[in-house]
Amino acid sequence: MVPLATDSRHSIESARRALAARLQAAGIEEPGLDARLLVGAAVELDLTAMVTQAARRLTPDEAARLEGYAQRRLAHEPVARILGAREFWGLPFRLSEATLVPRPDTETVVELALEIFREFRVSGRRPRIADIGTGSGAILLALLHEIPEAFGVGTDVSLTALNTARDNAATLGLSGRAAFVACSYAAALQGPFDLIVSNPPYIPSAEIPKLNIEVREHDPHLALDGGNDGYDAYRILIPQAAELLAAGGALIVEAGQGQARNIETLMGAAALSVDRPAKADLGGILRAVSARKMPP
Ligand SMILES: C[S@@+](CC[C@H](N)C(=O)[O-])C[C@H]1O[C@@H](n2cnc3c(N)ncnc32)[C@H](O)[C@@H]1O
Repeated sequence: MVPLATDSRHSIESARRALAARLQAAGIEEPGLDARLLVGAAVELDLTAMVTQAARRLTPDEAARLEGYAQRRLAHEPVARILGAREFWGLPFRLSEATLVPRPDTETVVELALEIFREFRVSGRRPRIADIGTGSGAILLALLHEIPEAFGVGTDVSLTALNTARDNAATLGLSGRAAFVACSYAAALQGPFDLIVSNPPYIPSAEIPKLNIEVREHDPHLALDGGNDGYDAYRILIPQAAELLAAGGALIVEAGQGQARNIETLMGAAALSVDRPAKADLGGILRAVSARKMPP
């Protein structure tokens, strides 16, 4: 019998071990990591303090809070949803029910955008960045954090997501350089932009019921559904971006597995120049695809 993780006679360390065993027995993918994060949140200690206070006993309140978290994780709610927060690009992001949990793979889009940005110089004005379908603001705010002279705008059709992104900008001290606009893709934006980035919904509709439960039941459908073949968003936003880019500016988008080549074709059809190979994520999937608007 797996011991209850959340008995208040547990120390922090034994609660962590017991919860990890319980999650493992239930087939949760990363039981050790999840147990550490949930215990840390329940006792409100960071990793270092958890180690130095490993032998301290849980209070009854902490034990009850931890049991609540445990039940939710055992029902396959992702840790980021339980905690309402997730780190992206080393920065803290709050989440809401309308925002996708930002994924480590999406950091590939930020990396490629920075590589491209560092190759060109914007003279006579502030560099301008647009993030289409900004969600929590993850990509835009990571870029503004890295490019202190830039101004950026994020769009979304979800007002709740835009409020979350705005709150994240404030927490990160970026409100003065970030604006958030409700519109479909880039419809309300006026150029020129030096970088346009997007991680749009790209899952083919029929694939959504086959995604794992953590994603299909906890990420917003609007953030996932890319239409019949997964390319609906790209077909709209790539031509919009081609209009809005400054000469020499770049569009960088996230691609789902196996989508990079078709996205490059759409970029070429919008008169953008695909002048560098797509960038792979840590799993080897071509994840970030870019194209430039060539000067006339
Ligand atoms: C895959 S999520 C990406 C969120 C965030 N950029 C990230 O990488 O974590 C796609 C986002 O596009 C938004 N979205 C869906 N349809 C849209 C549309 N027609 N116009 C603008 N945004 C849209 C969703 O609300 C969601 O926030």
